[in-house]
Amino acid sequence: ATPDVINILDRELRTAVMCAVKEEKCDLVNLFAQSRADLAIKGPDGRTVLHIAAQTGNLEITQLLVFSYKASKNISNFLSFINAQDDGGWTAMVWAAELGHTGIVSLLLQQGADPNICDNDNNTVLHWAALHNNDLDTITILLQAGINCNIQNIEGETPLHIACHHSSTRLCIALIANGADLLLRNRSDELPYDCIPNEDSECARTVGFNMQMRAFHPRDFQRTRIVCGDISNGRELRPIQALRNDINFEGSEGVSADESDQIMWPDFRYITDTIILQNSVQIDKRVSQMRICTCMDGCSTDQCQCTGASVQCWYTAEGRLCSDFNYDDPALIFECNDVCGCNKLSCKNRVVQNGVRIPLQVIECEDSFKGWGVRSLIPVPKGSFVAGYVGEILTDLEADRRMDDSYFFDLGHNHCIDANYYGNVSRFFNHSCEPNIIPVRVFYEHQDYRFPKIAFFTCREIEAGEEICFDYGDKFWLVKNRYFSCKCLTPSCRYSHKPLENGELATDSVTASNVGNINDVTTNNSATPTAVVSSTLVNSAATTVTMTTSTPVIHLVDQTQP
Ligand SMILES: C[S@@+](CC[C@H](N)C(=O)[O-])C[C@H]1O[C@@H](n2cnc3c(N)ncnc32)[C@H](O)[C@@H]1O
Repeated sequence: ATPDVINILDRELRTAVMCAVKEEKCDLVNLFAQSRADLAIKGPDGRTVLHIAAQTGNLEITQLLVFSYKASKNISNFLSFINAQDDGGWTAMVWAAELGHTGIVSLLLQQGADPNICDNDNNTVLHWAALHNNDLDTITILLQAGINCNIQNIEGETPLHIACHHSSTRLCIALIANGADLLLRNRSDELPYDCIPNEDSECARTVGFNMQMRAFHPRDFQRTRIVCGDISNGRELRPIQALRNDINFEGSEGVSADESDQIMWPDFRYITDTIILQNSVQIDKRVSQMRICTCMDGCSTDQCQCTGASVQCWYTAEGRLCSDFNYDDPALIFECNDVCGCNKLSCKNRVVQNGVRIPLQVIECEDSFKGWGVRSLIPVPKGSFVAGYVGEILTDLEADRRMDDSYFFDLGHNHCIDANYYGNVSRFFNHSCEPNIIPVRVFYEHQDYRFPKIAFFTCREIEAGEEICFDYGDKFWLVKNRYFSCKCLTPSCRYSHKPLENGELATDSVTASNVGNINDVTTNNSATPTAVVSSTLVNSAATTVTMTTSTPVIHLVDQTQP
């Protein structure tokens, strides 16, 4: 059979190989795999053959699938395959762990599966293993693989909370011995100890005893506290938690109650697409002005009108930027749109419009001056879409009237995006002189060149837990360096020198001419005597300076601008 025939879906969206895996017909699975059946296709509930094999618990079939896929694909495709998540965000490993199929969990870990991937409720495989396993085998191999046992789910619960709910003394000991934090609170403000049903139980005595021991080493473990379970209010596919470091907790060693209030959670409205509040901003959305395709082949060939507009299709089958994409001078990307004739599910030219897929977390930076930042919870390969920069589209005239320019992103053509009052997770991306993401201009709802979507893609591989940052550019820092220095702490930091003294600031003038391109830095000609020129979120960091001349409005520099 040709690959097209072998991959045909039945009415329930299953392929033949899915049925063979479900029925545990090893010979048939082998035959299909040899005949190049596509093992990565997602069937009912977003599950692949690997999810199904992990559910059934058939180790032989799981091995067969893993090794056939590995032999036919490169490593990054292979990792996407074993880490694929179904509609609930479950990987094959979660299915195996939940059902106690320890051999399969072990195989997947050996083959590089990521145990820290979170599902749609931010549970890791360890949460599920803790919830369902009476024996410790699966949990032991997960702990040996170095799983992070302090990830909090949407309710703020760690695996240790779950073990305490179940009064499982042995599980509590295993988790505590592997660094489980006894002082993380869930959203009901309960410590794991508070979740133990009976305070006279063996479990309560064990956990209580460990808490007493830890009290002598309060700084042994980095603690975080959930400020918000999901900053997107359910708007993103996965919840995005905001966490506070323990460094500024009230009552922490050397921290007074006043200091503990330093960084406020910002008051902004979470949106997933740019909005327009000004009448003067008019986007040309006429379909007659757009390129539209009618492809039947997944939009991966030169025939596609949309990819043609971008010169070529810049996306791989996995939805990443392809290896010849120029990260220093990114191309404009035209994705297929709603009026295209192609099939949205099989179209390879839709990535940014599918939204944020990578599990992200907003975290208070260790240096409180920087405020909040964003990190990824999983390793992210190069070329992956992370998030778009959304907010209010403003004319530069309106931007000049605004006091806080910390969340501006310049679009050129006298417009910018302000994510201060309305924004998404990307409003928290900090600057780094060694960035791991770059902005790319993408079009899909319209093709009005003045208003591209700004989409951030990884320009190198990102490790789990690494902060996600982009380069704000020279023009931002040329002005901001007068008030604060860069805290990116990278070896090649270009802006870490100290800001000038206040006295010098008072007489120093910042104009469009000494900061270069007027598109990147706009001056406010109304002679405002006082300006707040840094993030108003970071109360301690907001710098009020008295200026004798015009107030600069700084836009984060868009390096993709031609
Ligand atoms: C778009 S916001 C980034 C999110 C911000 N940290 C927050 O808490 O909302 C830009 C502001 O963050 C701070 N910031 C970002 N990167 C920084 C860096 N490398 N060094 C110092 N401050 C930084 C500056 O106050 C800057 O004006």
